Amino acid sequence: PSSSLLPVGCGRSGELEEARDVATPGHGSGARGVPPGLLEKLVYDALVWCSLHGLVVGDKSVQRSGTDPGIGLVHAPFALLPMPFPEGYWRQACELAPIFNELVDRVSLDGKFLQDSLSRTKKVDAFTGRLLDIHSKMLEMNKREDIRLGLHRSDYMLDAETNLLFQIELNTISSSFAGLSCLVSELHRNLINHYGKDLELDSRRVPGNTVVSRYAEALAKAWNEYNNSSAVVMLVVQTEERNMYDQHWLCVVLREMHGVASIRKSLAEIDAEGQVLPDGTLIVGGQTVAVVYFRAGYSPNDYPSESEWRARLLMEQSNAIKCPSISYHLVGTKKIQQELAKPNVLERFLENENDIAKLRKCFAGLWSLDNIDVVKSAIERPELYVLKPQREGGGNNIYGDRVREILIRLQQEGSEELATYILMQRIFPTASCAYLVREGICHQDHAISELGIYGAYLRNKDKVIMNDQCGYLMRTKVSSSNEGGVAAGFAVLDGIYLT
Ligand SMILES: N[C@H](CCC(=O)N[C@@H](CS)C(=O)NCCC(=O)O)C(=O)O
Ligand SMILES: [Mg+2]
Repeated sequence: PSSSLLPVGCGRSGELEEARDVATPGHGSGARGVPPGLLEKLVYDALVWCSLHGLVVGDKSVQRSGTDPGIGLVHAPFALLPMPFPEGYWRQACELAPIFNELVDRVSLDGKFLQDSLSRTKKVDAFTGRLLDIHSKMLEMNKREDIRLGLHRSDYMLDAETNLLFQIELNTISSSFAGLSCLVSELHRNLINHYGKDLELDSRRVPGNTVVSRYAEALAKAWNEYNNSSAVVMLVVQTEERNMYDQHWLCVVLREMHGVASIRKSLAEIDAEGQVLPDGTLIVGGQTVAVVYFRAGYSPNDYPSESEWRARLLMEQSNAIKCPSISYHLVGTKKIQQELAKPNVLERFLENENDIAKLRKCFAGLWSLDNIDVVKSAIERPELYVLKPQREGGGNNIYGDRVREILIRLQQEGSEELATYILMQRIFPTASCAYLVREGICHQDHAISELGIYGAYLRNKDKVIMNDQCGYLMRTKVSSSNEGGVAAGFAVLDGIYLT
């Protein structure tokens, strides 16, 4: 049998049919087929563990849970046991992180490539157009970002048909869950330490997850390069943020381990309280800002008025270290992902043939809608494609028949709107049985997973201070659901069990 788990007979969510023990390699009794008596104990202990260790989010049914800490906490949605994942692919994904980090930095320096690649999108996608306007202003000002900090997460799926690992996307802004993902790995190790014998699991197969401390280290090192001991790290946050504890974990580690203070401001507050001094220093609410760390600003919803755009421009014009800079932000768009997948494009940015080959190996099919053959094929077989607008934050991608409808409409209209989308080959990972725990209830489901590998890159002029793989995020969702996304409410936080 393949190293991935043989799916145990899974009841529909909410039903806990008598689980049959299925012996599988590396998993003894088949961790996914947990005997009911044991299951209740695992779920109970896991829920207690979450509550005691801050694996929590704001409860959307409690009004103040997104603004006032300590109010309306509920455990983050999680998978009860870690998803089996073949070690070879794990290593491959980890190896790619520093190469993608370097690629982002190189592409970010090619202002013409960014403007040209996104020029047609600009005409029909106002949000991307506003980002490009800010980028243009920086080019006109000949603005240089000597110190550059990238906190990225590259997301992958393991395609069952080809047994290849494919990149789904590269996030260069607001890569969430550095805090909570570490806690999920600890939860799984804790459960397996206590129940591993019954489950026939070995907690040493759960890789350590260090991303929260590595990300805090990267922020602290960037703060250090700015070299002003009274300056702070400023998080740009949404006014309502139910994922605030994931952010607070980072800030607490930053303060406790590195003695660096942080403040939280919305874009509107930065517009009201911010100014840039003649020497480029960014002052917000009387505080000098060394590093701007965006946990908002990636979606049109974050810019309800001109005030928020003024704030974005103000920060970009300053000498604060932006994470991400407007250039890094644009490199992470899906349109750029598609352009980089074209033949001979990577060679413009990287020299090492082996690195280029490693990147290409994980590129799924990516096309612009100019490619009429692919559009035709997507109209015939929409289930094999995903139609993606230039949007971040989850819940924006288009699947199935809607792909066909939109492509036919756009073709008939022959509108420029074609340029707001890219088409991507849809990846089908193997479904396996998982126990998904949401709001205290455990559901046994067929589920598929998406592996995110975090990367941190810090550079000051030609000195690369950090370029590492920092840890991982596993997100698992019921295989029937198209969209992923934990914040968007489809996926749960999971971990990995190396097989
Ligand atoms: N509320 C904001 C959420 C920020 C956000 O949506 N980030 C995107 C990349 S842009 C992301 O990482 N999505 C994967 C996590 C998921 O599945 O929800 C925050 O936490 O700061
Ligand atoms: Mg994303």
